[in-house]
Amino acid sequence: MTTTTTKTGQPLDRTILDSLLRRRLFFTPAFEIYGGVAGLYDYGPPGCALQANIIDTWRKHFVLEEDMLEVDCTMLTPSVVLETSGHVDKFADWMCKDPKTGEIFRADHLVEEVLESRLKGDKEARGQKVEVDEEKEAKKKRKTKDTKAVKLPDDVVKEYEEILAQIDNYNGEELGMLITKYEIKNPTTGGNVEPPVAFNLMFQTAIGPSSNLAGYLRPETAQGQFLTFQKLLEFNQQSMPFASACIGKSFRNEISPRAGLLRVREFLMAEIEHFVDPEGGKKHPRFHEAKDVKIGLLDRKVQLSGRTEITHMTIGEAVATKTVDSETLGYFIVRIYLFLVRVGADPKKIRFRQHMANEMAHYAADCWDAELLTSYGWIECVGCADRSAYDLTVHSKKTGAPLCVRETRSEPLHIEEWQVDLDKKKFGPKFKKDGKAVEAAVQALSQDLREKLAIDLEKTAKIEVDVPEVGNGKVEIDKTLINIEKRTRVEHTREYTPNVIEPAFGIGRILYSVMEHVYWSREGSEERGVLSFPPPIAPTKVLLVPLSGHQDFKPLVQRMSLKLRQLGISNRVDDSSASIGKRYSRNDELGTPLGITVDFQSVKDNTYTLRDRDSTKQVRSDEDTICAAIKSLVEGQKTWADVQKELPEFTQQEAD
Ligand SMILES: Nc1ncnc2c1ncn2[C@@H]1O[C@H](COP(=O)(O)OP(=O)(O)OP(=O)(O)O)[C@@H](O)[C@H]1O
Repeated sequence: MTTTTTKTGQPLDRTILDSLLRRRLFFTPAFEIYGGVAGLYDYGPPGCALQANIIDTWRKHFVLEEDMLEVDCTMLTPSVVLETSGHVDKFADWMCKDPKTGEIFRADHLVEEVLESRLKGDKEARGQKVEVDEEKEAKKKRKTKDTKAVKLPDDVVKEYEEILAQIDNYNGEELGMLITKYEIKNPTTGGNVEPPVAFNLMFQTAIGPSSNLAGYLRPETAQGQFLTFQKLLEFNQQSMPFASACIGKSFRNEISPRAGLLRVREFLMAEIEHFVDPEGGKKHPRFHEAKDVKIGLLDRKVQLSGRTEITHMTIGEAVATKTVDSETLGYFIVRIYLFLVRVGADPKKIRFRQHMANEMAHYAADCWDAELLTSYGWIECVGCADRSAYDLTVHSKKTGAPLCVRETRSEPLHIEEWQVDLDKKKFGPKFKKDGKAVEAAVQALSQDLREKLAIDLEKTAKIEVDVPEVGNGKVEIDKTLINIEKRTRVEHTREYTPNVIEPAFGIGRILYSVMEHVYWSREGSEERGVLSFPPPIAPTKVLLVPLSGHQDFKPLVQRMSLKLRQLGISNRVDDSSASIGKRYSRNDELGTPLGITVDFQSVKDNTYTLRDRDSTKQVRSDEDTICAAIKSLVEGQKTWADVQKELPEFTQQEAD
């Protein structure tokens, strides 16, 4: 377990947080009474509300703010689509099997786990402080040489650190070599594992009763968006650049689901496909708004040298120095950062890590992951990739559908080029059945070849052209059939396939990481956990507590609850007999940011106290003023500090 600290500087105790989250039904293993299935979870009421609020913020922050075109594409995808996109062949992880026990490991995770535990053993042997993953060790009860305190030679420590810094960069063969070289075994039994083999992560199915149409549950929402590109371009009145967005479930048959919500087999994604003209350096019209925002970056060069330190720089600087490939990519890195902060991520625990060459899809131009620091280490929560023109090109080639942009040029383009004229009347009778193949070969000649052949034609009155489909693969064409000369062509329209910048958000990973970031416990008591969600994100916004069970409080509580509901503000009444303090601390665990106390003064003059979860400070005012303050807090227009400045403070002495 990585040691992270809460906002009060205490080390985060994941065991306590996890038990809080399950007790309060944020999420729970699915099918639990049947023994559960690894990597499948259900969300309970606070988890659902939290997810809905994160999605709502995402829509406002991206779809609304950036004027994106939202689509809702199907999850069930015919095989041919994913064959064309390359997923059927390449969407795989490397796994290895212990032939004796039948256990399956994800190869990179196995290497990582064993090398990390050897490094831990080395630290122990050197008498250095070690972060102990108690939970993991208790659960697995592993007693192999890898977890023992064994001092390693200094150069081996360096090698291990270098490997771990770029663990995502290895392919199957390289992982196999590492497993052999460093004698990596099954950590539980010490048995040998077989060399890594590729395992496709998609869930296959058949569509329709005759099972003729092979299909898959989609592993990402992106493909549906690419296939609707032309219709969206039309909807957008042919105007570029524009972005589509899609929120929906994706499915991946992960080899070893682990770490709770962080690696699951069914998860909610929110993806953006921003279509941009590849010419002109992929500029973004709003880059000036983002350029001064400082971001923590871990670039490829640093990782390749085996280091992990983060460099903080403005995105303007990162793009100018080509650390980040383009303005558009840089703009989205900033927008992603601001979104993560808005939903409650701690800015000190956010970094953007650049993919290494092997880690990126072969067509990608550049890729940065937004990673959040959690007790499981740095976790990729958002991938932001420049997918170039790959997807639109392959789908267009396969289907013949024109997935491209046609623009009228403001100024016609004059292009000097070598043009070929064929005398069709003579061409047909001369080449007969081979005519089409010869013509296609001639038309496909490059400009350089055309220039060379024009000279040959001038000199020898004939040329020789390669036509693989015909006879010996060469065809002679004489001057009476062909003419090649340089002319000027005027082009009034331009046709291009847009490039795609894709920010892809895993909502479950963000939700869990944010819960770690906002969790802390009140001083003096380990038990009193608090989830300090920002008010717009919190599952329930207001707790209503009558001072006691006195009959006079009931109508006021009911009226206040109705009024808040009418304002669209979720609230819960706690009229149990527990003390006010207990009732508030129960709701601290649910992350409820505000509390209203109804007391005898309320009965007299219709005033109420409003309490802030984090500071426990209170203000007092009349019903309408309190409701207006709550509205502005939950909509994120005001902070508690603003409210405190505007309304009179209420202290405990006054209550007594
Ligand atoms: N198994 C999973 N469980 C939960 N979220 C996931 C899972 N796989 C991917 N995601 C989320 O979807 C986002 C985009 O997916 P992407 O394909 O870039 O992930 P990835 O690089 O395959 O992730 P990883 O390397 O961790 O498997 C990720 O940033 C992550 O937040």
